Amino acid sequence: MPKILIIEDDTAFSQMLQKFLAKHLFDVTPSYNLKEAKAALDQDNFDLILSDVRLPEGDGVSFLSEIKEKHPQTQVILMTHFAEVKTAVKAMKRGAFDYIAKPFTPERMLEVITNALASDKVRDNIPVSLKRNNGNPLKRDASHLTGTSEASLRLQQYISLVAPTNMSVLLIGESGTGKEVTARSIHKSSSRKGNNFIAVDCGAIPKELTSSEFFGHVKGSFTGAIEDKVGFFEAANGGTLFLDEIGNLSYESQIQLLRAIQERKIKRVGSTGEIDVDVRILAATNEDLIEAVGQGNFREDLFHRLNEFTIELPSLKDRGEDLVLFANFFLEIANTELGKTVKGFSELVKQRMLQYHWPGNLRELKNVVKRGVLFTKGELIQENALPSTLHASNHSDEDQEFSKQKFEKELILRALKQTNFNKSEAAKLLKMTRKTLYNKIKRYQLKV
Ligand SMILES: Nc1ncnc2c1ncn2[C@@H]1O[C@H](COP(=O)(O)OP(=O)(O)OP(=O)(O)O)[C@@H](O)[C@H]1O
Repeated sequence: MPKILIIEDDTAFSQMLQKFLAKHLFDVTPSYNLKEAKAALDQDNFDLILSDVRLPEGDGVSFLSEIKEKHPQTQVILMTHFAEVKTAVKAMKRGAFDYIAKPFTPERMLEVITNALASDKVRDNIPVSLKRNNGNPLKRDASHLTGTSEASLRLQQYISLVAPTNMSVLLIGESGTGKEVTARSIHKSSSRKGNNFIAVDCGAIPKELTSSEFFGHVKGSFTGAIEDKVGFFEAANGGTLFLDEIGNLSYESQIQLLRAIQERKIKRVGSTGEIDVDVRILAATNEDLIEAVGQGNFREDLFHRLNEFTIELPSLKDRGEDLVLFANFFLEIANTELGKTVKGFSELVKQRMLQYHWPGNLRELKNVVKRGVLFTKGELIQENALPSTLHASNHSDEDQEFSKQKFEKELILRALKQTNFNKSEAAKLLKMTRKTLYNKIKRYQLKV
């Protein structure tokens, strides 16, 4: 059982993490400050440390160098807040494996942890084809499987239909259904395939940096602009710009984006020169943008610009027989990445997988299979390598719903506290519309 040390001063959040990780077969030790963390590290060897960036007596980034020096084998993942992504990137340069921005979903957390735990096993087993990505197979483009269910065939039909055109496409679907993979597939089947595909997580760009990130800047145009910078539009020139979580763009950023798309020209921040850009826009969302338009949070004109064609991604439970296909596909990927030769799944595991409702869709399946491979010594993945959420005794939807709700409730409370109970800001942080947030506050009977 991999050992994880949590360093998090927020007791409620830490407890929630502990429970969640224990359910997913990790041996978890909590610590609530640096002193406790150091004591735990002196006593035990950990495979992974999950640390908050901001701690009362110092920051996780400085502590990181100390950890890495004494325990080079231990992987470190930093938990940051929305606005601290830059700090986290710095931390990665100092040896952190990855960072995860709060609020995060349980699935995202598992993905990052599984990748981190797998990474040292990966290092010696990198296939030559992946070496061009600085030897980091985890950052390679996901390979694509089509599936044979009716829903998958329809999806493929839409992709083939729209790919050769220049139309903007809005990809709508639950988290983990494959929106980004679909966007890449559209790009690869278009005449733009020889040029860049630039993927942007609109939720991760601080509001004040949006212009510079999208349009670039010239040296000296603002504090921090120490050299000329190419923005996403220029980088994607001739190719495709994929805007993920589009609903998270601020209203001002939406105006700037619309202007650039309509005029096909941009200006770098601090420059007066216009630059022509030829970019195809693909956008993705897992929220109801029409509702956001209705509430005045998303511009209608931009919505229509982005939505020249809509593709709705099916959730995994609607892809029927594809589940087995995808599971075998992910098994092969995991075997290659981890240098293992697991042959398949036990009958019981197959049954469990078919019964489960997969709220995290393909991402969750991929995680479960990869973790299964990681934990398996024999030929077949057995039930004890599955997270407890898939076990028979945990199978009632009520149970699932309950833990999901608890997690969500906690995330909402944190976001509200973080934004001083400003519901619009909290909704943005949570990547949901204000109305959805209000409904959830009511449903969970939160006193705010
Ligand atoms: N058709 C596919 N073939 C193989 N792997 C896939 C396919 N679709 C999705 N995946 C895998 O599932 C995971 C989730 O896919 P992706 O990131 O595209 O989903 P998403 O809908 O964009 O998620 P989010 O809404 O959370 O951003 C990825 O690891 C991806 O590699």
